[in-house]
Amino acid sequence: MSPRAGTAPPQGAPVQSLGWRERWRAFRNARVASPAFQRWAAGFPLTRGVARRNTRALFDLCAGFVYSQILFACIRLDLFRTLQDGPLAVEVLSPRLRLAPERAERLLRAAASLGLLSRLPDGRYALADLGAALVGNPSVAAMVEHHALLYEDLRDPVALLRGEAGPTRLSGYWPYAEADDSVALTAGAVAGYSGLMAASQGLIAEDVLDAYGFGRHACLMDVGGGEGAFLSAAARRCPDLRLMLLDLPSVAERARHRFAAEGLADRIACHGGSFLDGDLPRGADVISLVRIVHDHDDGAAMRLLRAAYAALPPGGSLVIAEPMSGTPGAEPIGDAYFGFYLLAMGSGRARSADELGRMLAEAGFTGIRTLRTRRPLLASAVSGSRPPVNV
Ligand SMILES: CC(C)=CCC/C(C)=C/CC/C(C)=C/C=C/C(C)=C/C=C/C=C(C)/C=C/C=C(C)/C=C/C=C(C)/C=C/CC(C)(C)O
Ligand SMILES: C[S@@+](CC[C@H](N)C(=O)[O-])C[C@H]1O[C@@H](n2cnc3c(N)ncnc32)[C@H](O)[C@@H]1O
Repeated sequence: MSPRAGTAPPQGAPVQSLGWRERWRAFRNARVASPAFQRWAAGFPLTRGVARRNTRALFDLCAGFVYSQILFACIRLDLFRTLQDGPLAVEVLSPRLRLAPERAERLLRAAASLGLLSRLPDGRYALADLGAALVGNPSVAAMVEHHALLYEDLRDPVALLRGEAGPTRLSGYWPYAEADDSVALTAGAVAGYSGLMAASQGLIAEDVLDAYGFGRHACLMDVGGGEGAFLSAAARRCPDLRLMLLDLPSVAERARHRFAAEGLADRIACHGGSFLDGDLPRGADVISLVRIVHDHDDGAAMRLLRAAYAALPPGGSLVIAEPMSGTPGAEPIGDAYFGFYLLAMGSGRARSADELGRMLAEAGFTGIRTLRTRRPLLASAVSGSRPPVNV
């Protein structure tokens, strides 16, 4: 058998001496890779805990898709709302789910094992914490449903990584990611993603408003503001703040309808256009970019940050809020989930707070700060300011 690539230096290459850390890592990995060591460690009292946790962690990685599809089935069958009013027995649930009793029980047991439901001592099923949280966040259910597209795109992740997968389902769902002329996108082309974004703002808008005191400013412009869910929340929170929104024309039109329905039409100016073509509208002393920068590759992202800088008056501020790479305790959300989500979408990448800070500095911003958000795994935030003229 030929040696695996990377296990030995190529012939003729200088042999570098390894530091003690590398030697320890090589020794440790060789032990962990050995089935005999694995069996021993699973039985020895001092290593048993780590061995079991690792086995479970690896199994969970193998089974992630199965768990996701069980959640998907629960949502498709409206199981969580069915249990909202109290526990039910399999015999009651089975006809409501239109599943044979044995199949209903199989799903219910699976959902209970995943912490979505609890099986009560009398055999009935009730919502557990995770199922109850889903009832309160219907936009998460919508996210789970739209993952069907993502999973199709991830069918061959290596082809996706190599750029050999062809057009993806997600690039159709987010047509601005690869469109030659995103300004021309029709109402039909933006309706799906725009509705999903508006619904899921409920998960982050209040956290972003808690993280940064927008009330100290005179006018906020939400760039890429979608159909206005973030600005509606800002309007409620800061009654004296003037508000502006910029998004693609057919999305800005949806925002106009929303603001009219909420009685906010006089308070919020909606602009239809592209933030990647030319100047941004003037007049705001704070600009927000909520779930925007990560959609774009580095060149476009820098153009946007420079345009925001130019649109602000001296002393004005910019706030970026989005899920970020390397968020402590949520590393797989930025680097695995959004890393591959954006790959399938066709543009952008998750960046760390430090990297966004460096980009802000390159665009001219100063006083760059990472803001503390309540649930950084859903959105972290970074701010910076255009320096006052006389500094
Ligand atoms: C009551 C007593 C006495 C004790 C209870 C004990 C206790 C404290 C329990 C805690 C209960 C609790 C409050 C739970 C709360 C749970 C919550 C709020 C869960 C929220 C979960 C949110 C999830 C799973 C969000 C998922 C979001 C997703 C998948 C977002 C995807 C976003 C995408 C695809 C965005 C795309 C935009 C683009 C294209 C990248 O720009
Ligand atoms: C991921 S969504 C975020 C929407 C909103 N900020 C939120 O968090 O719910 C990205 C938004 O940027 C808008 N967008 C994309 N490219 C744009 C461009 N070139 N000019 C203006 N808006 C654009 C999209 O229409 C969409 O509303």
